[in-house]
Amino acid sequence: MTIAHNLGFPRIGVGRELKWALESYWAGKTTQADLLTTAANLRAQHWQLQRAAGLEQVPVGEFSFYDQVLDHSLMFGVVPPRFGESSERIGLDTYFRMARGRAPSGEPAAACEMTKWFDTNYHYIVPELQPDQRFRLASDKLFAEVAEAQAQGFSPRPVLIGPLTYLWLAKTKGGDFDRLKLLDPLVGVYQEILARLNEQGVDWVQIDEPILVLDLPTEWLRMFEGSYGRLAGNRPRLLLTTYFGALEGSLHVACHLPVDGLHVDLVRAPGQLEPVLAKLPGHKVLSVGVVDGRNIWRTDLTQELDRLEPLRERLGERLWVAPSCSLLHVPVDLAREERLDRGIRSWLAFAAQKVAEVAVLCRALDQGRDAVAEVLADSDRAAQSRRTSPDINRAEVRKRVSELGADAARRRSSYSERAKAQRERYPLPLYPTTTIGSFPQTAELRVARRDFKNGRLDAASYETVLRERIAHDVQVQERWGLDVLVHGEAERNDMVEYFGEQLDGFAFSRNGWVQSYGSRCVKPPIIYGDVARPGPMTVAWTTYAQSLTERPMKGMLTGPVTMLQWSFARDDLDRDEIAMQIALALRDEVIDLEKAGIGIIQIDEPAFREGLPLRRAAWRDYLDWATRAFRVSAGGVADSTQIHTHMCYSEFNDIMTAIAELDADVITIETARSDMELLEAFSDFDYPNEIGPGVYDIHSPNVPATEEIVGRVVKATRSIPAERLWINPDCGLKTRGWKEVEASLRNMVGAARLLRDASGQPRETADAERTPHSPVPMDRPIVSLTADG
Ligand SMILES: Nc1nc2c(c(=O)[nH]1)N[C@@H](CNc1ccc(C(=O)N[C@@H](CCC(=O)N[C@@H](CCC(=O)N[C@@H](CCC(=O)O)C(=O)O)C(=O)O)C(=O)O)cc1)CN2
Ligand code: MET
Ligand SMILES: [Zn+2]
Repeated sequence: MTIAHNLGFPRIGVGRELKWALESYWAGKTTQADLLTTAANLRAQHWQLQRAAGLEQVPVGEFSFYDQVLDHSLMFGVVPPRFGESSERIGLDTYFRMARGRAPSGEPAAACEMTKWFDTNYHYIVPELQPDQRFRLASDKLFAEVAEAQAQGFSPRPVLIGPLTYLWLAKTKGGDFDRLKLLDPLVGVYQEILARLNEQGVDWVQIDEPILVLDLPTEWLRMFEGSYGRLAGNRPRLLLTTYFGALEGSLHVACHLPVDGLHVDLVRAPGQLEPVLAKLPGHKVLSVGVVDGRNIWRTDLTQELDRLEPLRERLGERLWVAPSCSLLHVPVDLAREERLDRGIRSWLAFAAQKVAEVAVLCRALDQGRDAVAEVLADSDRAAQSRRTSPDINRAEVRKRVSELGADAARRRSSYSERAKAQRERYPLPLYPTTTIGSFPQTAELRVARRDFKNGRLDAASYETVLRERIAHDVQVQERWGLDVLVHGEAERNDMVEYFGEQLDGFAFSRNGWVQSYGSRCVKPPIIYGDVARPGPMTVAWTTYAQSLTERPMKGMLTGPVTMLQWSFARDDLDRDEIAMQIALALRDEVIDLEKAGIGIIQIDEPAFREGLPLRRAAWRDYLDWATRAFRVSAGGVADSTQIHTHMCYSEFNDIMTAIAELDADVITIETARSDMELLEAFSDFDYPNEIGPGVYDIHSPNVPATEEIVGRVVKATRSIPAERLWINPDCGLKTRGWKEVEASLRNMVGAARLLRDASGQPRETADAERTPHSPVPMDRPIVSLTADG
């Protein structure tokens, strides 16, 4: 029999049950027992679903209350001293304090750092290792979940992150030391874990080592053999899993480790099949990841069987079939999407559908295609309809991209000339203050949006709510003394989804939630066809906001790379081409904003770094097209129009050249958490344009003191001349509460004033006369455009 299996199932729940349970527990509205019950129900439901779909083994232990890497830290007893944890078994509230700084019980403490999981939009909690770090088995969660699955009659396959990947993802605290020195004691805990799973009667354990698809330093690669050698003996069989790319330089090591099977990602890296087959010893299982775990497209089953059948001939029962990676990165169940266009819906598969696809493939391999003829026919029809749909290919979009000249990616003049024109138009003070775009999204606002989308609130009333919100946001910014204002993004559910909803070629689900971090989810739009902009997307909101103030109002858009990166993109067109189509739609929006009198426009690119390929060899190509896409979106405006961009998730050092090549007039970046150290990279590089280093961390509810901000700016002036510095928070404020936002921004503006007084010079000698703006009358309703009910 060909084993159908799965590397991990999304845990948030089809109705985001885990999110609601977590948030209500954190708010003190429900008990820990309530939370545990919800979690157990979700696990049972998900195992049930996977078995019903036809899976033999179900993954266990990938369920998490916040993050699977943090679960491992707890299991290994890796709790930084500031959490004051001394119990033998570490409790759930310590876990939540590590994740988010606070929990219903225990003292608040600085949360652990959070960062992106490989090239995904999922964030994990970074393990913090001390030089004298000790490891011990400090949590029974995994064993309890194994027992729970067994009691319900499932055959559990526990999922572990491997010791080398765990260490690779960790940071050292208290001095820079070689974390590989900690490998030996860490492997000791793995031995203990595997022995216990063995006692529990577990047959197979999945051990994830995704770092094998990175350009791994040899000293890391060399450590695999010894550590896995020590895991031989008293243990269940091991399936070593790799995903998100090709093994390449790690191929030999991955094939020859003393384990019992290897999983490879054939969606991202189909070319590695032959090299793996050539190297893999004849006694090992080969698990092939053929159903895309990173995207929502339905598998073309017939085409897939063409590839799998010869493989089955060659490998017999050594062949296993699975999704390419954990299904954490896709939504739970398509069955909930009654309102999605029927045609488009037939092209999609969410997690529940994907496990069923895996099972069908295995049945066809064992019993022949006839045994699943109907399913195959249905899959053929969907593939055919997707290939030939007239909604997908739009000649005028293709033509515009192909005819794009080199000029489109260039501003008219160099930065220094543009800066002159911009300073004349907007004589801002030294250290101009601004924010990154969003202001708090209150529960009231979200409820209004939900009601509007469900048809319980009419468009006019929804629009009134939004206008009141925008008016409020503008008013408070004036009162607090900010220099360049924003409209606050009240109309947006999300910075990507909102634009997706307004563009042709995008579809959006009702319930396609994917975990981003902890209880926070995103609903990535689906790019299914050529992208075009039927009409302006933000002009009405921005000009309305501008009509309420004499100060400059900054237009606010999400950039082409981030739109692509945070959507489910079509797999029948190259990413550079999709990015360029989006860039052209944004270019038209930027030009329309300019025409409407908006002279400062921000194009956010927080996912620019995240899109960087995992292998260095692919960087150049990516950076070339990603940079060009941004420049095309920004390139259509006059010198006097100031283009801003924003990036959080920095690690800019590797990509400084590309950042400079974006040629934004102003870039606002996240530097607060690294205490401005990042700026040295900009200064070493002689970054030529203006920079707004985030002067405080918006990810924490703590209010920064004025002196703290002054100190950071002074530090920044050592790297960047004051005339080119802006003062702003390090990201948008949508997840924060109003009280802390007011206190923080008042302190920020206060800091800017102190700094100006101390410097004794204005940024511009000219009188700070403001460009007059005539209020724009609102003659057309804005909201009707976005209603989908
Ligand atoms: N796409 C994307 N990726 C990103 C970011 C981002 O902003 N967008 N930021 C970075 C960090 N990631 C983040 C991801 C999600 C959220 C976030 O706040 N998500 C919200 C959902 C946002 C949303 O789409 N809200 C909708 C629907 C809200 C909702 O669930 N409404 C309730 C009712 C209202 C309520 O009780 O809140 C319902 O329908 O039942 C809206 O505003 O319209 C959440 O999980 O809570 C924040 C940061 C990196 N990646
Ligand atoms: N303009 C966006 C905001 O302020 C940028 C967010 S970057 C994740 O929310
Ligand atoms: Zn940001």
